[in-house]
Amino acid sequence: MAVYTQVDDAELLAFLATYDIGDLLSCKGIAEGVENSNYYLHTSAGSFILTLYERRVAEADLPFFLGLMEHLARRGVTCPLPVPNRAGKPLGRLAGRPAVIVTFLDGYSVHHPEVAHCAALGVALAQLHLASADFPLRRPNALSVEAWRPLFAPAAARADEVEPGLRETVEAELDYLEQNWPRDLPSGVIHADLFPDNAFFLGDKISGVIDFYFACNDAYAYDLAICLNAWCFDEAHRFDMEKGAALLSAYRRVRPLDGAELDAFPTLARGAAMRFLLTRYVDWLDVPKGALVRPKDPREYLAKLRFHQTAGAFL
Ligand SMILES: Nc1ncnc2c1ncn2[C@@H]1O[C@H](COP(=O)(O)OP(=O)(O)OP(=O)(O)O)[C@@H](O)[C@H]1O
Ligand SMILES: N[C@@H](CCO)C(=O)O
Repeated sequence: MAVYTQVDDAELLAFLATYDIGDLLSCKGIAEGVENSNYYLHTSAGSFILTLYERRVAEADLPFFLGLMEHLARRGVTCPLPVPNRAGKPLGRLAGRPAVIVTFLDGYSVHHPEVAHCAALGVALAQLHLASADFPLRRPNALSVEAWRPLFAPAAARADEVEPGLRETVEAELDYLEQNWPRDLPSGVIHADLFPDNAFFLGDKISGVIDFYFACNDAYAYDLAICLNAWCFDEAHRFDMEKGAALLSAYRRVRPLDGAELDAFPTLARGAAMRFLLTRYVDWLDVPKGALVRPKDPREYLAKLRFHQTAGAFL
């Protein structure tokens, strides 16, 4: 369960009194997610999500994230909308943390996506890229290739506790990625964390997308590579060609990929595997005391990285 910050009742009621969202009927910590503290709020006015932003979210980035959700919603992408408080501001403070209330989205996330889910995701991702093209704010990707070595270095000495040989694998791969990382690909605002738990479905159709707290400006094809890794491998971490083809062809029908994006894709897929391997690895070693969270296994992304190191071009 991702609840890092416990909120006491009196504080919560005082916070909610600054909003016009009815009377609180229940408040429950949410048993998913690893980044922020999330609570499900049921009030006399409906259902909402209360998020307290934790260690990876810089407060200065919140106008980008919240503005992006409003921008996408105006362009027909179903996503949570920040609820303004009585002073008209979406952002408040609770238990010492920046906090927002957002609208609740119907739908469910699929733990084991099928081919049809991957195809639906491809369409939704491409539509998200088109809808965000005229979003006026910018946020560089703080977790791109330049950030990976500094993230790994302080924790490198313990890598072999997780998997023998991990340190050498990561260091050699960082050498490769730093030398070969593609530049000047078509870019814009990307979601950057569109894993199956961040897409909601009703039937085979995507009913909404959540969790924009890694969104940033970067290559569109990198976002697609992140999704390929997150959606198109089986439980034994083997690539599923049919799911991969469904995701990529559905995406390309809405937003075609150019030659440079196709050439760069194998390297982007390696980088996308490295990014989640590293954040999972550092989180694995550093679970905050008292946090109710189940850290995600870095070895899953080591397996995906190894697949891409040997797979070469598969588009
Ligand atoms: N707007 C929403 N409507 C409905 N449920 C939501 C909404 N926002 C969050 N949730 C629920 O809360 C869970 C955690 O939310 P979220 O994914 O934003 O947390 P996180 O800690 O940032 O997670 P992640 O590990 O994916 O980064 C979701 O899996 C979902 O069940
Ligand atoms: N989606 C991420 C966690 C949230 O950043 C992962 O699975 O590692």
